[in-house]
This record gives sequence, C-alpha cells and structure tokens, in this order.
Amino acid sequence: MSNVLVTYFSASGVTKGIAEKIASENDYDIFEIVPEEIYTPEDLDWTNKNSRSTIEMNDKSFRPPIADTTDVSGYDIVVIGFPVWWYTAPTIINTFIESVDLSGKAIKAFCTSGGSGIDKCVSDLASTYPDLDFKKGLRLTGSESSDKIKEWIDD
Ligand SMILES: Cc1cc2nc3c(=O)[nH]c(=O)nc-3n(C[C@H](O)[C@H](O)[C@H](O)COP(=O)(O)O)c2cc1C
Repeated sequence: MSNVLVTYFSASGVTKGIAEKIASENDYDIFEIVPEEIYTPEDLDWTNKNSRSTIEMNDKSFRPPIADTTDVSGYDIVVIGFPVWWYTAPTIINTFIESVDLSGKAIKAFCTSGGSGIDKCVSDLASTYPDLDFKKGLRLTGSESSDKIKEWIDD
C-alpha cells in the first residue's frame, strides 16, 4: 500500500471541498497550501486586468509566498489539487512544489475549473520541473465516484 498525501490550494472553496472528500474517504493525510496573503474576491476578478490574480498570472516567474509548507518525505504519492487559472495551475502551486522535495514521488495533479481541462496544467508543470514525475492528471467536478478517484490515485 502506498502512502498518499493530498495537498491543495483553493481560493473560493471548490477544490477544498473535493480535496477534503478524497482525503477523508480514503483516510489520507491532507495539507492545505495557504497563501501568506489570502485572495479576496477582488483579487480573483479575472475580468480586471489589474486584479492581483491577473497581474500574478501574467508573470509566470512570480511565486506568491505561502504561509507554511509541509514534510512530504514519508509519502510515495503526492496529490496536488488546484483551480485552473488562465488555463494552467496558479503560480502558488509552483511556490509549493519548490518548497518541498518531490523527487522520486508520483505526483498526481487534479484541478477544478469552469471547463478547462487538466492536461495543459500538467504539461506546463512537467516542462517547468522535468526531473519530477507528474502522472496523468484529472479534472474533477465533485460528482465523480469515489472509486474512479481511487483508481486514478492507485494507477
Ligand atoms: C483568476 C481566475 C482565473 C480562472 N481561469 C480559468 C480558466 O482559465 N479556465 C477555467 O475553466 N476556469 C477558470 N477559472 C475558474 C476556476 O478554475 C473555478 O471556478 C475553480 O473551480 C475555483 O476553485 P476554488 O474554489 O477551489 O478556488 C478561473 C478563476 C479565477 C479566479
């Protein structure tokens, strides 16, 4: 049996609900990636080119500071959940990835979104971190069966 850690970032609660469900149903440990400065609804306004999220996502080298990190050394599989922002993972996911040692671990990314898929998110992360082992990702809406999610994690 593999040791699984579920990590996630969630700005408005959707990803959080799904991550908590995955962790509680399977008895996995869970870690929330919390920004040092919480995103306000104004920060998340993607229709405003001057909002915090728009400005941040226009500079893919920016790393939004996180309040805390965690020890991933005891896990074989690290799940990373996030909302899609501008067709990819929010850069706070990069902050987290760079704060831990994920080498040798199977990384399983899942996203929630308004419709955008996970594949570009995973390929963007894989090209930024070519030495890490990103497995096939999954876009979740909350209506998927627990079995389907478990199968994806165990695959
Ligand atoms: C700044 C920003 C950019 C977004 N960009 C996309 C996008 O490119 N494609 C998409 O389908 N949804 C996009 N969304 C919608 C979110 O991915 C979706 O609402 C997600 O489920 C929110 O998750 P959360 O509540 O865990 O933060 C965006 C939302 C925000 C705030």
